[in-house]
Amino acid sequence: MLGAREFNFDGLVGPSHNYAGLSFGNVASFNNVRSASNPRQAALQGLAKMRALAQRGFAQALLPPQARPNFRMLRAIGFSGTDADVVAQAWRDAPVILACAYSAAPMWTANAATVSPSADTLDGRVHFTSANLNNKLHRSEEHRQATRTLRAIFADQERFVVHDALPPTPAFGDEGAANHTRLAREHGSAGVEFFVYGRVEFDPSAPFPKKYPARQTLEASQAIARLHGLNPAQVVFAQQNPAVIDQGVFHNDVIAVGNGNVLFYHEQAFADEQETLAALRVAMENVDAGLTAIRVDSADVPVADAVASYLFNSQLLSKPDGKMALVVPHECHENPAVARYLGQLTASGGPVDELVEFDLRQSMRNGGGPACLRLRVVLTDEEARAMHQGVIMTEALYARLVPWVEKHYRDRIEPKDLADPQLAIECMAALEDLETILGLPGLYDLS
Ligand SMILES: N=C(N)NCCC[C@H](NC(=O)CCC(=O)O)C(=O)O
Repeated sequence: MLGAREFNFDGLVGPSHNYAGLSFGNVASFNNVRSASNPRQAALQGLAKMRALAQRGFAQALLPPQARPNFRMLRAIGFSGTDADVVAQAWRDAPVILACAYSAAPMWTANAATVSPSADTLDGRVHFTSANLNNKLHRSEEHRQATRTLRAIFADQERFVVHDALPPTPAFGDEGAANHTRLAREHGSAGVEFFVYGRVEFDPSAPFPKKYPARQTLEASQAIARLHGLNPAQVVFAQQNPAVIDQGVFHNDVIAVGNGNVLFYHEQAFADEQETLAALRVAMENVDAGLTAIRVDSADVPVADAVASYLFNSQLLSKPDGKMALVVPHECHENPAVARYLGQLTASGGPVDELVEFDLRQSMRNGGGPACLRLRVVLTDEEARAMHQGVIMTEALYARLVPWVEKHYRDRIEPKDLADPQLAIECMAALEDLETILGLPGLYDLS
């Protein structure tokens, strides 16, 4: 398995990107409710990040947006007639549900699926499980298209398996890779899969947050480890600290990130820090690796600053020289405590020696930082050749996607614009063109 690389599949922001305040527990989404969005800028910001990382030699690909509005859902709850009728009725009777149907949340592909590389799985295939995202209405149907998309890209069943989402019930609340970290000596060697959950459905004595929902359950994480055929000696389950969920840490990737043998985390991330680290160290020994833990103290970066800046929603990327770059949003630079901390981190002589900063403000205002925007897929060279090549970020693809965005995307969406039947037509037209650009005819079920 040597020669494996980590591909980051970023979500291409869809043409209906808007701020509807749909994610209770996600502070940014709530704070920006009903403000005007700029879908064109959002998509271009995302593309600029993908391009810059591809130019640096990192393996970069994309996952396409989903069809919006979700007419299937709107019709399933009783809106009927032509598409324009459906939009008009929904706008009149249930504008929040119309906003759910229009959500561009699939851009946060960290929530698309959980992925286990072939080095970790019993059958030697790369396993994906689409996340059911059943905690939020606007995300609860994403798994249908996510499964379809992943099966189109990873179609070779000898090498890949894409599992359906877990049963969509609270016991199996699953948010995908946002609560899953893989630690390993190097990408290609056997690794430890680290699942962080927010609550336990069937243990009333387990702690849980009081104010905001815990989206990921232990039962869901265990189901995925089973489905993927992971070796129990290489799996760690740990509970997220419920107190930080109540401070806006709605996924573990808002308070911790791992790569290679490094875990970069806030001291308040886990319900039991020492037990979690001890379990990780034992599991890492089972794959002949040692854990390097970089702990950020509350005295240096309070949880509120971590949430506001998205310090931990960064991408930790391995460079050819063995060091790591931390890909952070612009907000980290603007937060004095975080900026000071990052200066120390990169000067410390530790594994992280470089910061790469991006302006992702459009996504950030909905609670999505660099790490939310990407799904990590470790692939051997052979597996990389076997996947669909049209989604790999190249200069040529970038050069086709920028004019595509400029042609199809609005530069402003306010809440009232969701009532405009023309917006639905524009979204469809964009996706039809995208199928061609990506070489994925039939990607969408537009019937
Ligand atoms: N941390 C990770 N991996 N992902 C971030 C997801 C942000 C997303 N925001 C939203 O869905 C806001 C949509 C709105 O309010 O319009 C969410 O809360 O699920």
